[in-house]
Amino acid sequence: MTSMTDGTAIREPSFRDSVNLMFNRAVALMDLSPGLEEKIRVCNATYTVRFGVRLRGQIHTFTGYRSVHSEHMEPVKGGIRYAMNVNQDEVEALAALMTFKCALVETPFGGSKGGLCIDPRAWEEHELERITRRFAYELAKRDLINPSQNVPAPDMGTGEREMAWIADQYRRMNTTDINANACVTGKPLHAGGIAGRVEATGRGVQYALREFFRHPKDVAEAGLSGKLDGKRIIVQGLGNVGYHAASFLRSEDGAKIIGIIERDGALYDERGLDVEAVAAWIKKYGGVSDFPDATHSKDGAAVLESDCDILIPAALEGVINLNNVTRIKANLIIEAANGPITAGADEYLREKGVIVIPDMYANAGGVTVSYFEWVKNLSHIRFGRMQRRQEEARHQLVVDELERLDKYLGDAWTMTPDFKTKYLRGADELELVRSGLDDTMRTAYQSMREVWHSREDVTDLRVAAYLVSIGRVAASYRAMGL
Ligand SMILES: NC(=O)c1ccc[n+]([C@@H]2O[C@H](COP(=O)([O-])OP(=O)(O)OC[C@H]3O[C@@H](n4cnc5c(N)ncnc54)[C@H](O)[C@@H]3O)[C@@H](O)[C@H]2O)c1
Repeated sequence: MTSMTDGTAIREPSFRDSVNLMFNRAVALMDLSPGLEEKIRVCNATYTVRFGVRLRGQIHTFTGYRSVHSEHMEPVKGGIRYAMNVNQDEVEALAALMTFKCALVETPFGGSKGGLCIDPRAWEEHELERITRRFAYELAKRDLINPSQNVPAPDMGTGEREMAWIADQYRRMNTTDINANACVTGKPLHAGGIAGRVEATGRGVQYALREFFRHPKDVAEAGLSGKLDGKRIIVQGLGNVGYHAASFLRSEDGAKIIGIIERDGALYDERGLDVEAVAAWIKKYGGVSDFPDATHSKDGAAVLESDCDILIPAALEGVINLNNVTRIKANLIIEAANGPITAGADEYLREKGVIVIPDMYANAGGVTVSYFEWVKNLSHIRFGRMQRRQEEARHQLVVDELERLDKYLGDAWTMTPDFKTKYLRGADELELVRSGLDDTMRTAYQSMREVWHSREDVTDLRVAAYLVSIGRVAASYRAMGL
């Protein structure tokens, strides 16, 4: 590892190369043929599009990408990111991570990712709609948006609103496609979405941490003990993923969010920050500056390096790198963002004994619930409707029995209306989504953990995650025949 002696930043491999280095570390422990190894490593295709939109009296040209990493399963799946620094290397790295993420949580998709070089905050809503529709048109006419080929979702800088525009654009271009709604996930509930998708990635981060803390041996490896209750957490990025993770961990697990890092600086309070109040402040004023009741620091980096039990980077890639990794104090890092730790920094942390819960697992809640949404759209039936009917029938039998018992016991026991309602309720969509997500996060952790603890040559969860997912992708290719 190079050291920084003259104050200049250490140059590191690109995001794509960093993902490749992590991939290489795993395949070195596998018995894959060199040809298959290369097939799984490379990105199948990346489409670059430049399109013009007349806005504010002149034509503006935008550059966008859609990368398809692996089509061992179709459709391929992955978000669309809106940010100024989107580039081919980044979308290819993110598409590769999607391949391995989908394999790890067993959603039947290949990996893809897209991005548009744009600062979404620089445009009005109606302008963003025109830009998004044009981008969607460019991708859809090449089947890079298509329910059976390529299904995007939200990522940094995009959300439900953009997904609704994309779905509508696709529908207009494919008026006879009865499955058109399944061309994109992360749509609003009233435009073909599914309950629980908005918060799914943050919810998945919470479920991942809960599962980690169910294993005292793993918790001890991170130099911690006990449960999530009272753990001191620092979060970088209070956007979709960071906000929901922080909010749930604080309100449902009793964790203390002692630091929040945003674009314009950071907030710190050992007593724990009110996440909802901070989020409301950011919405109103566009940043964390001047938030009352907390120490404000202009230097977000200093808070990232502060002492805490759990660090949750939930913003950008490469934020923990060779320039700052020696100062990172957290013993447990959960990668809510994609690629927040560079390959070099990862090596340093591993040697130091820091436990990293890797991105491909930690933020897989989004794609898991996207899968439920896609299935819901294709089945054309509200998720949970059939199950609810069955549940209701089953519960009705119980209630009938209880009513008989009620009559038999007379004054000795009376069934309250509340009790009866509870039994009759059955499961609704949100409950099904949550339990499906929880089950997925638990199962995927078990599969990584088993590899981590059972093989001498596997020293960390990241390599374990890669071993599980590459093994599954390889099995698909072998079964399919190349
Ligand atoms: N949205 C999803 O469902 C989803 C799913 C899987 C992975 N991810 C990953 O999670 C990460 C965040 O995505 P998101 O959807 O929450 O994006 P988002 O745009 O909703 O939020 C990103 C947040 O990070 C903040 N931010 C930007 N630059 C920053 C900086 N330099 N320092 C501190 N904060 C900064 C932004 O102000 C914003 O609050 C990305 O890596 C993304 O790929 C998102």
